[in-house]
Amino acid sequence: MHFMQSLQAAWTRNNSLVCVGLDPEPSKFPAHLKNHPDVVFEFCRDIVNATADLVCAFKPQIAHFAALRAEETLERLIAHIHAEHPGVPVILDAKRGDIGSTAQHYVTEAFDRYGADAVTLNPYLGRDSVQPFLNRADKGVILLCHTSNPGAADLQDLDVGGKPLYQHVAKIIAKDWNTHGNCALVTGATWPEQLAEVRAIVGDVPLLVPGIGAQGGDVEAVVRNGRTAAGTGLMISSSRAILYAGHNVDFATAARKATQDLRDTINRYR
Ligand SMILES: O=c1ccn([C@@H]2O[C@H](COP(=O)(O)O)[C@@H](O)[C@H]2O)c(=O)[nH]1
Repeated sequence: MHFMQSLQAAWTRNNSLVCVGLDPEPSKFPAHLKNHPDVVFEFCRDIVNATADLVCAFKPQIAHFAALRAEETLERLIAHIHAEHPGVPVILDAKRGDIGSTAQHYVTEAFDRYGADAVTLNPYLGRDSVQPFLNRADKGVILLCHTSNPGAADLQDLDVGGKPLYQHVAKIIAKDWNTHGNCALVTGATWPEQLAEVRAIVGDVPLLVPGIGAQGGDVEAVVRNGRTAAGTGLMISSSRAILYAGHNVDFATAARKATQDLRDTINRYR
């Protein structure tokens, strides 16, 4: 199914705008798992199984797997999500961006090797670097617009002809690059005013919003500033606050409760 259709269906089916980020950090795993040979898979699988009916998407961050030499684990994890929780889209958070000939290999990596439904990209190299991804009309192309980190302002807020750069990025992507309707934007929860400005520019284009939970973004401000008229349009992502909500054998139950609490808080403001 097309990424945008899967996302719409998951928003409705699970009544949820929550995206659970899968950022494994073995030093934070519960003690009883530590000597298991397939610990990264087991930990992420249990989180996925405990939360799949509460989310609109999962977002594995590729560096967390690559740093552990666990790319094959990431392949199996995404295959597991598709097999056991069909219809829940998987966003590969890879923030790729390169000249077109290399970008084509990143397309193959994200969609054919890993089987992701969408991928995050850096738009800084321009349209030709993104075109190979845009051509896969069934896949989501999620471009950095205004990121959640403090240094986002260094370049993304620079004045370009009377408007900050991120507003140009939002407009160009929504109006010019989104010919197949498969684009979305990353806008950090830690910048709620900018989130409202991006929403005003892009209409109903979906926004991936990291930065709540461990980074301290305000859920109410995110929902009020970022939702569409239909009360959707957001993938509000949380990783550490969900993955490491519990520290014992009941870590998956604790993750489920943290996800449910986040979903309920979000839904109060939709
Ligand atoms: O602007 C951005 C873009 C991506 N991220 C990623 O999201 C998660 C956030 O993790 P938390 O534990 O919920 O803080 C992480 O994978 C980042 O690489 C982001 O934070 N901000």
